[in-house]
Amino acid sequence: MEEKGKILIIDDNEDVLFALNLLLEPYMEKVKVTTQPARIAHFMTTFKPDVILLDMNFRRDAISGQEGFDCLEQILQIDPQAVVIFMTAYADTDKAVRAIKEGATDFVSKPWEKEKLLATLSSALKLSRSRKEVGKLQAQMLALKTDDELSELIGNSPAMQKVKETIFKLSDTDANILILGENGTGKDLVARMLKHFSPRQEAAFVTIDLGSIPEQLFESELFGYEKGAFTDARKAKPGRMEIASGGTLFLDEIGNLSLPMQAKLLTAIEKHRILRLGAVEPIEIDVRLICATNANLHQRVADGSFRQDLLYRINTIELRIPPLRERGEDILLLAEHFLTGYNRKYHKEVKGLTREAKNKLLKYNWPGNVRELQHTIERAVILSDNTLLRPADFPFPTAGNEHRESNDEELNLEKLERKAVEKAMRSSGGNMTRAAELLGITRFALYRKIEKLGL
Ligand SMILES: Nc1ncnc2c1ncn2[C@@H]1O[C@H](COP(=O)(O)OP(=O)(O)OP(=O)(O)O)[C@@H](O)[C@H]1O
Repeated sequence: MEEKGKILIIDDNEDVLFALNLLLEPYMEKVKVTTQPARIAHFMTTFKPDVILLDMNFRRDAISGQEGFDCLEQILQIDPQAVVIFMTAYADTDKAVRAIKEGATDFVSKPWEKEKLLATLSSALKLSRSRKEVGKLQAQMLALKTDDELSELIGNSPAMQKVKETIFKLSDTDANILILGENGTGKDLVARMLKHFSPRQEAAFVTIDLGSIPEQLFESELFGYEKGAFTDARKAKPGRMEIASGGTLFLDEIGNLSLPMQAKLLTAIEKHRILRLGAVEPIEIDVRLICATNANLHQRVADGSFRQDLLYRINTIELRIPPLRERGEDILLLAEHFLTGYNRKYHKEVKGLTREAKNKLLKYNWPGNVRELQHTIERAVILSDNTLLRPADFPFPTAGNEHRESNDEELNLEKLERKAVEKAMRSSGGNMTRAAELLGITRFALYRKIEKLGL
């Protein structure tokens, strides 16, 4: 067995404890056993097990498993990251599912098969090690965040744990990374974290938001220009790729690159060289690329609007940031995080949210993701005069009327688009950034739509 670690076994049957101890001792760093659920807190704090094997039924003939679930709750209260494997003599899928839902990692049935039990323990030990590393990383992130105002990446949902684990795994590589996710999911924040925990930590971090600059300027922004390259080029200017050399270049909204620009970017990446507009001599560059997009680039490759060879160059690793609506309780963690920040900023003392308000946040589907949640909390903190935020402080449509379909179904695309843009502009009080978020498009794309629709 590759992984060794400390195992705590909790079972009311001393024969079982004896047999398991005998079986596991040769493979583990240390094994401790107890028949007393009351001793759990003691073992958790003094022995600090890596994995806990927990019997589901304590009293003889008991089959509800309730005592086991109570112990599980107690363990997770002491250490939310604890890795617990449930054991039961009654192989019961429903209870296995409930155990996993309530935070257990895995499930073995008694009598156990030696090889299967060892394999389960080995994976559990690996998981425990990776959770500890993520915990360490979070602590590092927290400790380091003050030096360049790197915000903390909030979220404990399995999806966000995975994102954090990947950031950690990538911390000593130079691989090109493609961050995928809807608008406002935290792609920019993740890109900064990747840079912060990379070998290029001390070097430049240069960003270009291809969603907010007009397409005609992409080339001069990326590659720079020489004096006289075009009418307004009164003096030479280096491009962002050149400035980022030795460090990291973050290309946000890469899906906005036109095919000719994709070809130029690909050449620069492959040859490690760029040519300023109007220049004859190429310049050597060494950049690590982090790209982000809310577009489905694989689909775009399939329909011919994104080059497959460029995609392969930029997506050595793909990191998917889940939409906020798929992160469950993270919504409340983030809400509290923003609440603390805005209380401080606006000298307010809002203590929290009512249960109804929390439910409203949990039910809403957050088309603008974390950014929308952040603005929602900011507005509520500014406007609220109560100690707790209430549902009325969050005036967005609740599920139900949000998806309501109109009877006079309108199918003309342009009319639908016009209606959506007009509605977003009204709801945002004319704030372009907010309207673009509501529509799930970039500000630049919104400008183009307004122009196209003659609004
Ligand atoms: N997990 C998180 N924890 C704390 N803050 C977050 C988290 N995710 C996003 N934020 C905050 O939400 C806001 C929007 O995030 P960010 O700009 O990184 O999203 P994005 O996906 O890059 O958006 P866009 O697609 O519009 O460029 C930022 O203020 C960011 O700091």
